[in-house]
Amino acid sequence: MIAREQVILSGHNLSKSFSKGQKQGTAVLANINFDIYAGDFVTILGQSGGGKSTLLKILGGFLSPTSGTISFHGQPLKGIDPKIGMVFQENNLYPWLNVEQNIAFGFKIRGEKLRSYIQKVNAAIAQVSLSHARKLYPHQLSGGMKQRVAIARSIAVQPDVLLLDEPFSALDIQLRRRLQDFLLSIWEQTSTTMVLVTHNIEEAILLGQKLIVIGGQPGKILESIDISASCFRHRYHPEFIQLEQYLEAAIEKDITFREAQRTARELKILKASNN
Ligand SMILES: Nc1ncnc2c1ncn2[C@@H]1O[C@H](COP(=O)(O)OP(=O)(O)OP(=O)(O)O)[C@@H](O)[C@H]1O
Repeated sequence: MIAREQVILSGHNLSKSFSKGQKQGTAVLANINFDIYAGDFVTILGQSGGGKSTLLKILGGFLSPTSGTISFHGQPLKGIDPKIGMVFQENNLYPWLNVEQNIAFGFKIRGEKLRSYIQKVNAAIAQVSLSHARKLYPHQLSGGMKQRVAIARSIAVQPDVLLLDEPFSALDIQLRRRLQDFLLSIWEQTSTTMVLVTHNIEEAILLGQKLIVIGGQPGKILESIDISASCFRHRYHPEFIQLEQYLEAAIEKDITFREAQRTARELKILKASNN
């Protein structure tokens, strides 16, 4: 396992609200604090709509927090940084480019010469085991192959941190498991810091060394768990199963809490309109 050296990415008192026209919108995230160490594999777990993607977009510099700061290598993050890569749920490949052109795209738009990046592109294609498919276009690839190309495109530029937003959620269970193993092998080979968002409890425990659970409304960190070495990557280990059950209960409690909150708000609306 990669040694933990230094904090690479951290969030301090992050909050996010989306404004609705002139009005202040509903708060999606509040008071989020965390440190991610270089080489870590962190998973962020939470219910659908709980603010996970919003948090990941803030970490990637795609969205600004309403308050709070992100530090990257100890400096405030002020927007998109080429050293932070992102893989989205939909692979976002360019349909008119083949596999190797898609992977080379980032270098090309930066005006780099082919000879300066071709080795990195070839290495990324080999890492995702797609050498045989390098001339194929996205419509000729399976769902799993497309996600591998999206991951290759992100790792080719050798980011320090790779953010992954539910990258396997559209895939069937067998393929999802194969790609989970494949992502772990890339993490082991490259020592890239990985932050993966998922609402799948098993995936969160299986991939993460550290697991952050987001819940509540607005979303806060409910739990920050170090996965113990004994059940690390062992799907059928009793500790793994216990943790899975614990997290199911915690998330279920969060859903119940949020439903109760919603009902309370609705009652208030009814009361207000009755007056
Ligand atoms: N650009 C936006 N403008 C307004 N509201 C937004 C915007 N992006 C997200 N939201 C709202 O923020 C909340 C959290 O959304 P987010 O996508 O972060 O949740 P999530 O936990 O990633 O959900 P899922 O697992 O379903 O993708 C939702 O209520 C969503 O409607």
